[in-house]
Amino acid sequence: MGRKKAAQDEELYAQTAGAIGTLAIAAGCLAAIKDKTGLGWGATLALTAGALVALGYLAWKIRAVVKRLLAGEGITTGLRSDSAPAQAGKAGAETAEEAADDLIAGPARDEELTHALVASGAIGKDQFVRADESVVTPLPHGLGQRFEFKVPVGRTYEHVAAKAGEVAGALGATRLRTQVERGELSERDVDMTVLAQPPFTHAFAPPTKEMILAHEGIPFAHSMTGEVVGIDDFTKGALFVAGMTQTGKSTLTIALITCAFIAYGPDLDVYLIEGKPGALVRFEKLAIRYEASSSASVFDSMVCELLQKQRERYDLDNEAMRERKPKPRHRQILFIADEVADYYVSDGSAEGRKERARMVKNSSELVRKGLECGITVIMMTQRPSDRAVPVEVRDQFKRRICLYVSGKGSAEVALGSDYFKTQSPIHPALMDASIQGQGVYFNGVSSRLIRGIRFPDDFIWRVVDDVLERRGKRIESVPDTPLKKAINLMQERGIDHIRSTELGPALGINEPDPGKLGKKLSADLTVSPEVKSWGRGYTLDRLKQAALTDS
Ligand SMILES: Nc1ncnc2c1ncn2[C@@H]1O[C@H](COP(=O)(O)OP(=O)(O)OP(=O)(O)O)[C@@H](O)[C@H]1O
Repeated sequence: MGRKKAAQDEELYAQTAGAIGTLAIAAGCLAAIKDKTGLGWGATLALTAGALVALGYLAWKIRAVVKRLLAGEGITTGLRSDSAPAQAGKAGAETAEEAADDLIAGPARDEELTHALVASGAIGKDQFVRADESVVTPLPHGLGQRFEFKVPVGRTYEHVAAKAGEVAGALGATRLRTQVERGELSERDVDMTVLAQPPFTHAFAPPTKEMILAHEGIPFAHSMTGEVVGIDDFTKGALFVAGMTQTGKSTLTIALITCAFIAYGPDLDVYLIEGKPGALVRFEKLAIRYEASSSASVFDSMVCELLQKQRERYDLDNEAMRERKPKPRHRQILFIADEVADYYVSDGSAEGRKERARMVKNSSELVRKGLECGITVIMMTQRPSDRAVPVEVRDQFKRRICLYVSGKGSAEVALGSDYFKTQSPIHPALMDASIQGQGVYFNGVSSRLIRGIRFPDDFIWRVVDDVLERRGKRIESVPDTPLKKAINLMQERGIDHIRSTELGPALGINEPDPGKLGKKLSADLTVSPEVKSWGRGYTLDRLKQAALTDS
């Protein structure tokens, strides 16, 4: 307080001293003029005042002439005789005059955005958004507004994204209703969407087959403005889907598989595992392997089968490299495991812990390295707690989806421990739990709010039937190999499985030792046998899959 008073007193002294100084100079000037002109005090005062007014008028006149020249008035008034062009000339002169005013006063500001960005700290107090660099467009169906604008030099869209919550608040919206992205032209361009209502208040219609085929990636969700959102490329990242029970994990994953079959047709191989027959059973007929089991050993056997495939593909790639041939194209494989937490449970014994550690290592390797040779893993869990799914496995996922979870800890398990330090994070607990399928999609860099697509069952069945039919046609065109002969034989007999000891002789392998026969048969078919309740042998589905894989 004392310091403030002292500063005020000091300022008063300074101003008084300044005023006395100015008066002294003015008196000196007047005395000098009086001396030079030899006039009296009254006449000197009147002469000086008159001269100052004349100078002021001259300055104003020069400014007006400059403005007229900039407005092009001299040309329009001098040459136009008809009234309409003269009017147009006048209007033009006025707008140009405004422009000239702008040149003097600076460009107009977008007051609403400037206020929101300054208040939120996204731009500095002395900065502003230019009105001619901002466009506000209403979204269709009254969904809200889209703001496209440039932030001042020295700022980027990231400054706005980092303050998304504060900007939303300043605009009278919520963080959940606001999405900030980089605009197309430069880092200074911001593309911001602000919804009028909470997101996904109304359901969006699922995309048609044509829309899915036209999409650049593999769709699985809608954005908050109703656009289709997808994974751009399966080879770029495995996907981890977490959320509490009944939040929509399976619905979203089914949408992804459906769209993947639409995009890849018969060229997609899926391996599916879920605790009990549930959502994934819809694709059992299309799957190379479908398991309804919560047993860790079944999960492990699938992981090992895929690791084996991964090694084979690596060998093929290396061989091609050695022979200076292009890298072979591998069929895309999707491995989807529901409620993976069940498969990492250990009984606590030394043996159990060792077994779990082996599985963690194997599955982490599959998630990490599979991508390079066309194997993409999708894991789902309804238990996003630190211990349920091992962190070594979780850390391998670049893409994550978190549906509704109630706490920050669960969100960090689902989206990564550094998620809340990323640019513009969205807290999944803020989502409306009653809107199922709603989630945060984090691609490793930025997050966006999405809602999984829910396809009607008849649409999914049509996709499944279409792929089955196309596969059938593909198998018909397969060359006459032992594999094709085995398929034909089973189809002619109307059977869906056959024991090795029966199939071998039917294909001309006359070997009395069952072990040797089995080996020769599997080498000829290029498929290993399965052990089922009816014995050791082959199912028709497995052989058909193998024929497709080879084709
Ligand atoms: N996008 C959506 N639109 C409308 N309803 C949805 C959506 N997603 C999910 N649902 C509905 O929510 C319910 C739960 O969905 P789903 O079975 O996919 O959840 P989940 O998380 O897999 O459940 P759980 O963990 O118990 O297996 C279902 O009735 C489903 O139809």
